[in-house]
Amino acid sequence: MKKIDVKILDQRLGTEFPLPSYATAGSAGLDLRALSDESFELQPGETKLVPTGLSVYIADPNLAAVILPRSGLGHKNGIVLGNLVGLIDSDYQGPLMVSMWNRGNSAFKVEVGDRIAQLVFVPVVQAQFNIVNEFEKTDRGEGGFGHSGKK
Ligand SMILES: O=c1ccn([C@H]2C[C@H](O)[C@@H](COP(=O)(O)OP(=O)(O)OP(=O)(O)O)O2)c(=O)[nH]1
Ligand SMILES: [Mg+2]
Repeated sequence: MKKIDVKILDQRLGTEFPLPSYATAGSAGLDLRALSDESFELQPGETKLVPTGLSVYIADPNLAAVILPRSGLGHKNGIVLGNLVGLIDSDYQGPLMVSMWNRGNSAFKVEVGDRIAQLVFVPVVQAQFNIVNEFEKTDRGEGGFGHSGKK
């Protein structure tokens, strides 16, 4: 497993609430908790930036992390992310924040320490543009956006 430097910014993390960890051997995501000062209610349509109580410094430019919704919250409660997906750059050292969005029709209560989203580390390839006039031909060519139909 890759070692990533983490700063604990809220002392309730690691004491009152466990640090993010993989729930099972095959888990891809680490659940992030709401380390807000107090519990709150997210009204339908509302977004709120919620601290997770930690910062990570990925350091390796060939890695990044993404913050994704938890499927249960997203599907059952309409609780997803205001930015749809959060992207954490390898050189970011600030507090890890979750933009919570209630896209549902009812208010949603968040208690301090609740697991609100998940963090997934992903490999990254940084590309350098090579300017050309013509691409090498492919079967698809410029076809896209459903041009091959449904069936
Ligand atoms: O859900 C998120 C998304 C981003 N970030 C942090 C880490 C990321 O590296 C930084 C910048 O994110 P991004 O580049 O997506 O936002 P931006 O609007 O382009 O801001 P900037 O001008 O700071 O790059 O904000 C979070 O803490 N949570
Ligand atoms: Mg940016």
